Amino acid sequence: MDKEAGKRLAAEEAAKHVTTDMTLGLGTGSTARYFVDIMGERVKQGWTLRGIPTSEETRRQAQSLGIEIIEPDETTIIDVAIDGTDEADPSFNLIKGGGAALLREKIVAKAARKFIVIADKSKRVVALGAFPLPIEISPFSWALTVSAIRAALTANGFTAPRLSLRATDGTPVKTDGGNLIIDAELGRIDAPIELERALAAIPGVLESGLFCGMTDMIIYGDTDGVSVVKP
Ligand SMILES: O=C[C@H](O)[C@H](O)[C@H](O)COP(=O)(O)O
Repeated sequence: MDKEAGKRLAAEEAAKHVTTDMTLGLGTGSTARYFVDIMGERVKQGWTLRGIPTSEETRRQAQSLGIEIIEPDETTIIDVAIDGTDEADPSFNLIKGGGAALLREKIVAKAARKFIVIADKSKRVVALGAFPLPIEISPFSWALTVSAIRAALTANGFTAPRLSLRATDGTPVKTDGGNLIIDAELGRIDAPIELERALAAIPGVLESGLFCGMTDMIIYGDTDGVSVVKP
């Protein structure tokens, strides 16, 4: 399977859900990038589109394409948010955050009227967890938060979970919001909803990469076309 072709086709299909004058949640990552490119083409054709980017990388891309970037206020309606994923299970639960943008992505996806996920077919899994679960935490006394995460994981049935602070060349990765990412190697996650809730209850955890019960549609792209699935 040509993954890039799958991503592009999924992005093209998602673009059919956008009309001029919409406010969009713009996701992050290599799949969302194709979608933002298409939105840039629409703007060139004369459409008005407002975007709320979920990362500085997406902000730069959208701005360079002439998409208007807005800072939402309490009355802002996000018509649709479009984003990629690292894994998606048959119940439409996701693992996101491979690109460290999960907190902003979750804020935008949750606020949007519609959340459309775009992915190449390799992201479709029987159960979540082969992809290490990213957890965004505050840098303040972060080891205490890691200890609490370990305890919560053990209480949720994960024996000896491997947790690592995401780093590049020995330097901890900082998210756009200045936070840290813990990657949790858990293996199969049988109860993602309960796990998302347990992690969210820990002081110091800003969000986990589990996106449960939020997805309105997943568009999977493959070399020869797309399949659209809805809960
Ligand atoms: O933090 C990053 C995001 O959650 C991405 O949407 C996710 O990692 C998928 O990225 P890609 O489309 O590059 O596989």
